[in-house]
Amino acid sequence: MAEVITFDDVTVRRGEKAILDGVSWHVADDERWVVLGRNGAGKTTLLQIATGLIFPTSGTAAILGERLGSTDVFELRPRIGIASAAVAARIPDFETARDVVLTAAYAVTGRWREEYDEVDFARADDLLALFGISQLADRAYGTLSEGERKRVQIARALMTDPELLLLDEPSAGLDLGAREELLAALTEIATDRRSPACVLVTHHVEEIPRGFTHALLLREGSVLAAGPVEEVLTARNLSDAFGVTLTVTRHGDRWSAVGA
Ligand SMILES: Nc1ncnc2c1ncn2[C@@H]1O[C@H](COP(=O)(O)OP(=O)(O)OP(=O)(O)O)[C@@H](O)[C@H]1O
Repeated sequence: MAEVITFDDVTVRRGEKAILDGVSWHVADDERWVVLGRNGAGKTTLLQIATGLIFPTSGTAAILGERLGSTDVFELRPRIGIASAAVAARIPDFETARDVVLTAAYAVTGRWREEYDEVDFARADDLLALFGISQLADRAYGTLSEGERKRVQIARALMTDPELLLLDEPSAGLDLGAREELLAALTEIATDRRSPACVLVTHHVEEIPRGFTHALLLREGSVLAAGPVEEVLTARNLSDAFGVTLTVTRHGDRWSAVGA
């Protein structure tokens, strides 16, 4: 198996503070990882390195075999699909759902004069269908519900057939029904062998889709635990990560945590 993320002793400093501190993390191309940790633990910073958006202050990070600092990140970034609040904030309200997905082929938001092939239109429509939102293809993004927008954002992240898919809190702000629908779509992706390696950041074990194989727990910028989900998602580890005593229950391939 090839490695898609290789972090060795990665530290990111901002002023006096190490917001990531000696993080070593290896992700293989057939793995689906969830990253958990309390507010400020460093999850978004970790994803920013995995996207090539920021570089480590010290240590080494390689993404898709390309070492940051000695590769052209503008060539690297199209190989990575990302759905995050930061990307979503750049989507114009007037853009149709289909165009939000389609324009990822050019790494732009807002259609202008780019030329698209039939194959691009077909892929955008297939992705809308995968997420059960074909009927919304011609609706303006700004008129969609939060759950519908999340699905459009992830469809967009998959448009370029990326080798690595990064999802930053995909279920945040969704009601229970919308969350479960989104998790079902993510399970389809996670369990499809043709899918890219995935990393999903969340605050809640209830938001881990079935099919995710590994977990990384961050606490104050450091790795508290990393490995197969069933080894990492223990009451002890999660209590340590979130600073509160938790009882953790596994329901088949889903998880829940409550205060003990
Ligand atoms: N440019 C910066 N300068 C100073 N501190 C920063 C900077 N960027 C991030 N931080 C701090 O680094 C820490 C980690 O931030 P990060 O956004 O990675 O955490 P997070 O785990 O994603 O948090 P949340 O769950 O709240 O989104 C936070 O304390 C944040 O305030």
